[in-house]
Amino acid sequence: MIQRGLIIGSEEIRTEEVFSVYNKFSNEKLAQIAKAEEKHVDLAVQVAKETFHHDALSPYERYEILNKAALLLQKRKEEIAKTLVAEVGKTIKEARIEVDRSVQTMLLSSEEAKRLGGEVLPLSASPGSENKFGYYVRSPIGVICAITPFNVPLNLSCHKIGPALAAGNTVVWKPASDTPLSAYILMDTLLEAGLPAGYVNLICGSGASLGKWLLQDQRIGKYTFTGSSGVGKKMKEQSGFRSVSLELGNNSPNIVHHDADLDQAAQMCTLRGFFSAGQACISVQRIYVQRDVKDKFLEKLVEYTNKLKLGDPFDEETDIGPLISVGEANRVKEWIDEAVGQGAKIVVGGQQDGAFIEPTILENVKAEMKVVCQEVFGPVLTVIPYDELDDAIRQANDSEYGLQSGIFTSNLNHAMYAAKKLQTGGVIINDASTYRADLMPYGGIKNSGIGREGPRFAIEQMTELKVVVMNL
Ligand SMILES: NC(=O)C1=CN([C@@H]2O[C@H](COP(=O)(O)OP(=O)(O)OC[C@H]3O[C@@H](n4cnc5c(N)ncnc54)[C@H](O)[C@@H]3O)[C@@H](O)[C@H]2O)C=CC1
Ligand SMILES: O=C(O)[C@H](O)CS(=O)(=O)O
Repeated sequence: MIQRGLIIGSEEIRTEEVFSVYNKFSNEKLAQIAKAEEKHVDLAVQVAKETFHHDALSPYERYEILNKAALLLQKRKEEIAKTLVAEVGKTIKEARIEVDRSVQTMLLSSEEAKRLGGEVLPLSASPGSENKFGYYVRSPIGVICAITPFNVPLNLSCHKIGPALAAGNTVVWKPASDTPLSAYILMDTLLEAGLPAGYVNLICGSGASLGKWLLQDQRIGKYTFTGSSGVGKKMKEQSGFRSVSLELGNNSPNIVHHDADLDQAAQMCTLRGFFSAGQACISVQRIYVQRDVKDKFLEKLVEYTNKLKLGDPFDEETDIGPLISVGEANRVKEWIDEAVGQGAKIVVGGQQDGAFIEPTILENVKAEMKVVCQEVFGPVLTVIPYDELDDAIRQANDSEYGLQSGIFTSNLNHAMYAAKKLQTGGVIINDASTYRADLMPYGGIKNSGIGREGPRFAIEQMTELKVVVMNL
């Protein structure tokens, strides 16, 4: 069984208290991980701060390390994918995709390390500044605290650690307690790629306790977080003047207009809606379909859904694995039952078996049902008819969230109209809201968060602009 300590500076520190990590399908115990106390948080921040002040790595060295780390991840793809299957419960097919995407995220970050530039400012064009010459550069912030979630634990961590290092920062990192093994993989990979000790410090343990100590620590210059809106809100409130990037929840709307390729729309909504058993913040959740084509679309949606196979996530044939815990599956099942109690109809699915929830399609839903207005984070699609496009857009926007949305239509004017009117950080046309390429700016408005990820955009938020003015 794996036993790991906290990685602070060059030490792997064992602690008295540990916590266990389980295989999410078989419940077999996989690992025992050291649980950080307040003194460890203090030490991790101290080491990160001291390492930052040494300022040892040049941009090219940062590029080399991140590039090498990407290649090492690629080389170990299968082994890493198996760890993701075990600790998250995602299927082996999904896990391989996550490793491929992590490689891309690290490569993109490495490239950005070479592009950290600035701009000459045309100061002489300002009256009274004829003798001035100026420019700005981007400087690292210092110590960045990364707090990462369980659902895409490797790639979403790469999206924080990669840009933070590329920009010249140091990091204190707290991964989700359900899935720390992929964090150790990334940590070991970075060290093997030549990252000197102290640049990334990995501390594990309870989110609430570590979160409290990390937020109190004024030596931390920035927080970058992916997770629930509740925790994100706390971080925003407690970080004061320090910067936060928050990638939070969503209840992604997708519009299927009458002129769409219905087969493509149904296939994409099924594939992307049930990917990772719906545990993605851009997972398809609300499908607004024009009334004239609702029955035909629903028929196709059911047809694709019925082809999905639930089961052992290690099995190459499996499409849907368990949720992260039985507790989460209980919650999703309660939400389904509550909706049914309030008049919703189960078109397909709806049953629970331990941590598994059948891929579920609901209709006759109402805007105030949890399965519509909150983030399900499970394999549940709701299908809602509409008459006019404006009405679909109004309902799509009627949400506290605003991360990504999708629209299926063959009419360019409809597509562009929706792209303008949908209140989300990203609008995906003729694919589902769940589409994400790791290089694009990714993030939400409203309660879906603050800031954008995608290495180029994350780096903008992990650096400060410094203006230099010369009086000539
Ligand atoms: N946007 C997304 O990708 C994600 C959304 N969620 C949403 O959140 C729900 C709950 O999932 P959880 O994993 O429990 O999310 P969470 O927000 O509790 O956990 C995310 C990370 O924050 C840490 N954390 C927990 N409490 C904290 C605190 N007080 N201060 C600082 N860090 C803290 C956790 O240990 C973990 O590393 C999901 O059902 C889903 O709706 C969860 C994970 C990812
Ligand atoms: O937060 C999430 O759930 C992810 O950003 C979705 S993705 O990046 O894995 O597509």
